[in-house]
Amino acid sequence: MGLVDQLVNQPHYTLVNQPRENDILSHKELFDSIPEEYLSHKEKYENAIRKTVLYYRLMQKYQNYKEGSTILDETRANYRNLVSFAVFKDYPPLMLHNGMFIPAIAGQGTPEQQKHWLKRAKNMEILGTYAQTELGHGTFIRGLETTAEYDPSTEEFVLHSPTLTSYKWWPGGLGHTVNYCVVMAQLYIRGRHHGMQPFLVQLRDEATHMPLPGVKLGEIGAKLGLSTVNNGFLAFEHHRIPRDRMLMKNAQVLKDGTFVAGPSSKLAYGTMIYVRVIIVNGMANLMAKAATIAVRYSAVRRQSQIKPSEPECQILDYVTQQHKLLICIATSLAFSTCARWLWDVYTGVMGQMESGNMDHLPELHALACSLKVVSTMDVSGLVERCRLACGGHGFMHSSNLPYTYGLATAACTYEGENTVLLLQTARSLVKAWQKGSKGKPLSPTEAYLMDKSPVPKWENTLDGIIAGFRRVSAGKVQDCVSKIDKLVKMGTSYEDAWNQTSVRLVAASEAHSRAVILATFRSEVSRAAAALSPPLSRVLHQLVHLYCVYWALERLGDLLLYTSIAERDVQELQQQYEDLLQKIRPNAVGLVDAFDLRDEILNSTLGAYDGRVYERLMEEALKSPLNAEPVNQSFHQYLKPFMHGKL
Ligand SMILES: CCCCCCCC/C=C\CCCC(=O)SCCNC(=O)CCNC(=O)[C@H](O)C(C)(C)COP(=O)(O)OP(=O)(O)OC[C@H]1O[C@@H](n2cnc3c(N)ncnc32)[C@H](O)[C@@H]1OP(=O)(O)O
Ligand SMILES: Cc1cc2nc3c(=O)[nH]c(=O)nc-3n(C[C@H](O)[C@H](O)[C@H](O)COP(=O)(O)OP(=O)(O)OC[C@H]3O[C@@H](n4cnc5c(N)ncnc54)[C@H](O)[C@@H]3O)c2cc1C
Repeated sequence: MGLVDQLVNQPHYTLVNQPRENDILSHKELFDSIPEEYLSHKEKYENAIRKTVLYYRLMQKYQNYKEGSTILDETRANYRNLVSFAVFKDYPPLMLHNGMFIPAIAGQGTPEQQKHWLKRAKNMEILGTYAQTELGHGTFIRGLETTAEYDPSTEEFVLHSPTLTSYKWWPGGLGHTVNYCVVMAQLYIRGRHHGMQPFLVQLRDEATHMPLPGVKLGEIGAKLGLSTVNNGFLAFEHHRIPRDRMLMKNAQVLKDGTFVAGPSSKLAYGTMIYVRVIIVNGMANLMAKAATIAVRYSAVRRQSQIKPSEPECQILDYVTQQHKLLICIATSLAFSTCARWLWDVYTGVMGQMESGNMDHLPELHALACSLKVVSTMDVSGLVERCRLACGGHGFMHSSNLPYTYGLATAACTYEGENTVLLLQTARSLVKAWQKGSKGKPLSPTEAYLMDKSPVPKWENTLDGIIAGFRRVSAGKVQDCVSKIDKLVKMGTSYEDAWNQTSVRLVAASEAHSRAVILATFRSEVSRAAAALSPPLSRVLHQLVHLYCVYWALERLGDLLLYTSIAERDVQELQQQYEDLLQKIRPNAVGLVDAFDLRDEILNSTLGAYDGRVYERLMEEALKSPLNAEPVNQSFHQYLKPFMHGKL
């Protein structure tokens, strides 16, 4: 969904909070009578499954979400994720079914495998997840221990978990929900290793749901968030599956055990790229949700006086509050814009790869890693900032900000831990630097690294700031390359030199990501704004401006090191920033209303459209099971004897 849609006219919703007939959210049975935070771990899961079943049936009804619909349709996936916020404060147990199981079959299966399995999966006749991480290895997937040994005599693979550390650990829905999964395992044929490959494995009996012989399953236990996702563990004891259960779009194993390698061993990592790409949009949604809650609350909440003679003001009138929150609105727009752009890059590269051209895969991988990292890192920080900006009430689960933080911070770890992914992008930047230094052409998003022109005079404009960030990134990459070269010349191995430079590499990678995000946000908004009314276009440009100036001020140290910015420029930037806060303030509530997130989706006492914050807080407090009786039995059992000295 494009920026314009995001702001003014989303086809899926009527404008904020006008319930519709025949709307999925009109089904009251989807909602909880007791807020889920009061349920036990087991009750939470069972309740989530009850709602899941209803929810997916309704999605099929309202969206024709069935065979024929494509899971890789970004708009549809976005809609599903947003509506699911209304039903599940945490994510649903089948999140991985749509998020990774189906994409893995679509991306890794042959046309025949897709025809058979995608049909069953999309109709939800089978339920699946994606099992890659093990107890002992998450990041270093070449170190995975689960084996799949081909037996040509029976034309089967034998799946085995040789150690405790080889247990699959984490997959969403694996505990008690799914009956199939895509398992990533090390392929062996006649003792020879052929890398990590994807296998479609049945785990449970389709009728009884009992684990199949040779399959050990369970749930991994309580977590910081995502409590209803049912993350699980899995081990195999020489479990046999037919040959046609290896997903063979890329590498293949023939009946006689001949291994046919795919065009690149990295194609087995393709599902991860897909998820990293869609996470960016997911983060924009979480940011929109938190910003809407915090901005609306800040318009309702009055606390203290700016001048002694005046009534208590809306806390949104404090410039410090605007500083905390307006960047959140801009950030959501920045990431939804970059997500849209990245999606187009992704589909373009996938299209090229279908016709055998893999040239742009490394650039896509580097971009997906860096945008996944910066979106999850910034949004988790800013969601927490929204929570703090709501004072004490933000600490309540009923605000929905703690849950939202859990969803955001989980994404800093899953689908590639953030530091590790920044180092992947750094690897690409260092290679680009080395390539560029030899006069070879670079990919479009890295070409600026080779700008050898003298450092220009600093300009406090959008172009100036973006150019400044590129200078910072190029300067940091150059520093890294110099340090690595120096260490290697002193006799250090390249790998040790890399490790010794890795703090700088991570910083260079982040600087590059920021340069890409700022430039993309700026150019995509300029493109979209041409079709908008002048007032809307003006507000959008103010948000882009705010975003760029905010990050320039956040990264002043870097700009001072690598550009010609001077003290006077910094003072002017600070003034620009404060002026922008003042200009955007009157539109703050209108801007979050334009995210068009209905009350059910916000699921928050603080963020509802009608502003009845205090009434909702009291209504929710009264739902606490402790308020069901005036005296709790523990008084008689413990407190009374204690106070009377009898205990
Ligand atoms: C907000 C809601 C949105 C919706 C969410 C949807 C639902 C899903 C939600 C949650 C589910 C979470 C599920 C998971 O977490 S699944 C498990 C994910 N696991 C990981 O991501 C593991 C991370 N590790 C890796 O990716 C890799 O192991 C590695 C860190 C990249 C290292 O791999 P390896 O050691 O093999 O590679 P090298 O470092 O040696 O690099 C070799 C070359 O390969 C290139 N490379 C690496 N990865 C890829 C790739 N994916 N595609 C293309 N190329 C890749 C790398 O750049 C090197 O290239 P070079 O040319 O330099 O040699
Ligand atoms: C909520 C959640 C849901 C998940 N869902 C799934 C799922 O559905 N399916 C699935 O297969 N997996 C899933 N995972 C697992 C997830 O993908 C891994 O946790 C993730 O890839 C990180 O791996 P790890 O836990 O082994 O961390 P580690 O790699 O052990 O990281 C620990 C620390 O070591 C550092 N580190 C590790 N390697 C390097 C390196 N090379 N260089 C520098 N530093 C390094 C990291 O930066 C980090 O600070 C999920 C995880 C979470 C939290």
